[in-house]
Amino acid sequence: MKFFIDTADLEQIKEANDLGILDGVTTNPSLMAKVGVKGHEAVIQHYKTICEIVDGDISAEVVSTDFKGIVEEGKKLAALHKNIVVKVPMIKEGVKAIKWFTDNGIRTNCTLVFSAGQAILAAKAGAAYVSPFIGRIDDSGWEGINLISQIAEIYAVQGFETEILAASIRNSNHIIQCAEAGADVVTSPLEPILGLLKHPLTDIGLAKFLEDAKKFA
Ligand SMILES: O=P(O)(O)OC[C@H]1O[C@](O)(CO)[C@@H](O)[C@@H]1O
Repeated sequence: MKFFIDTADLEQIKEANDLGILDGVTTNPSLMAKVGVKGHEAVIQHYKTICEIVDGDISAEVVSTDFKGIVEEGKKLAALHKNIVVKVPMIKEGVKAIKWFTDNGIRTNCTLVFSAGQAILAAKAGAAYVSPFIGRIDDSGWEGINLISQIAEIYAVQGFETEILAASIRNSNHIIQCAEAGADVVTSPLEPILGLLKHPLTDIGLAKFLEDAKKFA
């Protein structure tokens, strides 16, 4: 399973990258706004900076909602760097645009996916990644992880090559559940990734080993 970090915060991106386990980055307009990136030029520059930090797929989201606008915007984003994956919303115009990008050699990440039917359409259009939002499904009172399992089963049965990019991760357990359920990629904020490191018995065990090591130092 690949690990992407889900943030536009450059310090957090560097910290995750330094761990040596990072395969890519996802952002969205909300995450850009959160770190104070404002205006088209600043957003473009931010994507370029992220591409310089991480050698992996970087999702860059379009904000147009009509076919022509999505294609024009996506072409410009894809031209920024070979690792840019154009992130397109799961709407009718988005599906048409994903097919156009597929036919023209531009990789896409179909975002805002909340059902198996949407995931089938994204795969049919040739998306490189599909992004089911498991945390937001949990927030609405359903089990988000079940969607990952369902999509994984459908893609395996049908032989779809689209990678399942589990998004909207809220905690470390989500990451473990995604791995079990067959997600190809998990995109997570830094904290749940670092949370995977932690276990009280590791801390207790290390303290004891270090204490005993002093006896023969
Ligand atoms: O529900 P949240 O935490 O806002 O997450 C939304 C998700 O949407 C995405 O844009 C999908 O890639 C991610 O950046 C994020 O994981």
